[in-house]
Amino acid sequence: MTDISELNGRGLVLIGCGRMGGALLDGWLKNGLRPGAVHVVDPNPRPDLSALGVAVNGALPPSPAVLVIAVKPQMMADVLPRLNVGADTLVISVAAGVTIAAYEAAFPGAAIVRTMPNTPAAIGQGITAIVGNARAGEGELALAGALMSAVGRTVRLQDEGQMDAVTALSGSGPAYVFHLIEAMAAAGEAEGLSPALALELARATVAGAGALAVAADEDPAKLRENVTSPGGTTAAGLAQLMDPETGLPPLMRRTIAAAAARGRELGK
Ligand SMILES: NC(=O)C1=CN([C@@H]2O[C@H](COP(=O)(O)OP(=O)(O)OC[C@H]3O[C@@H](n4cnc5c(N)ncnc54)[C@H](O)[C@@H]3O)[C@@H](O)[C@H]2O)C=CC1
Ligand SMILES: O=C(O)[C@@H]1CCC=N1
Repeated sequence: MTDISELNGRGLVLIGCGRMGGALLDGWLKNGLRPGAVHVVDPNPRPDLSALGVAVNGALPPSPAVLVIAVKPQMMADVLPRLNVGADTLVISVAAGVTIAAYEAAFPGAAIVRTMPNTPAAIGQGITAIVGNARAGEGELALAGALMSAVGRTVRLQDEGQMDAVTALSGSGPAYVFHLIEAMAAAGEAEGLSPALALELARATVAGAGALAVAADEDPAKLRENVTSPGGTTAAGLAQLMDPETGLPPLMRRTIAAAAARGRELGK
């Protein structure tokens, strides 16, 4: 099954409808999931859910087709023991760190798919990595892929061991890029631009460069070279940014290593 409208019969339960769960829900509803087929559990539900026709904090179907878990990893010990699934309910997690083994302990015998989306999902431009347990066959992985494709691209992992690195790169990555925008704008201000102009230039530059990186045939290194005139301004700037001791590569290495290490800690 790869059409999410086929879930309309047995339904989908979403545990946690915050930033990530909410973005997923919006994507599913846009892609053919009937609001009446969705049951949300959240102590602080988004105010628009009932008006959308989604069931909120009501009785749950005993055997939904899919149970999606989108609460904070720190909530799992409290949340998982309260949940029941049917023999053929597919359990999908978006949580950082929490391992397939932890879900297998909570839901013995269930097909589990662990995923890592990111917040551009809110505009259908996310990327989600997907890995399943032994019980998750091609059908379950395809269904999980269809659900996550509602908010962007998907990639499959062969090895759950890659998930902390993925989380550190693409899960957390939007925050690094937003901070790049902040840092570029602050530097522009320091060079005399108004805050509004500096932010407008920084935001449009990151958005345009990102779009070009996706659309162009050339790889990012070539695109960088295309901007860099010998002896020009970009070369002067890149000499700072590409410094092997103090530049972006060692900083990004530390950034992603720290995020991956935190993912491993959350999984303990
Ligand atoms: N925000 C992000 O960029 C990403 C988040 N994730 C993962 O998504 C999960 C959720 O993160 P966010 O959406 O950012 O957090 P959030 O705080 O926006 O949403 C969590 C939601 O869970 C609800 N909640 C709290 N206790 C609950 C309970 N006992 N039962 C049901 N719902 C409960 C909260 O009211 C809230 O609406 C986390 O596990 C995180 O690792 C994954 C990828 C990216
Ligand atoms: O910061 C976090 O733990 C979550 C996982 C990836 C993005 N946000």
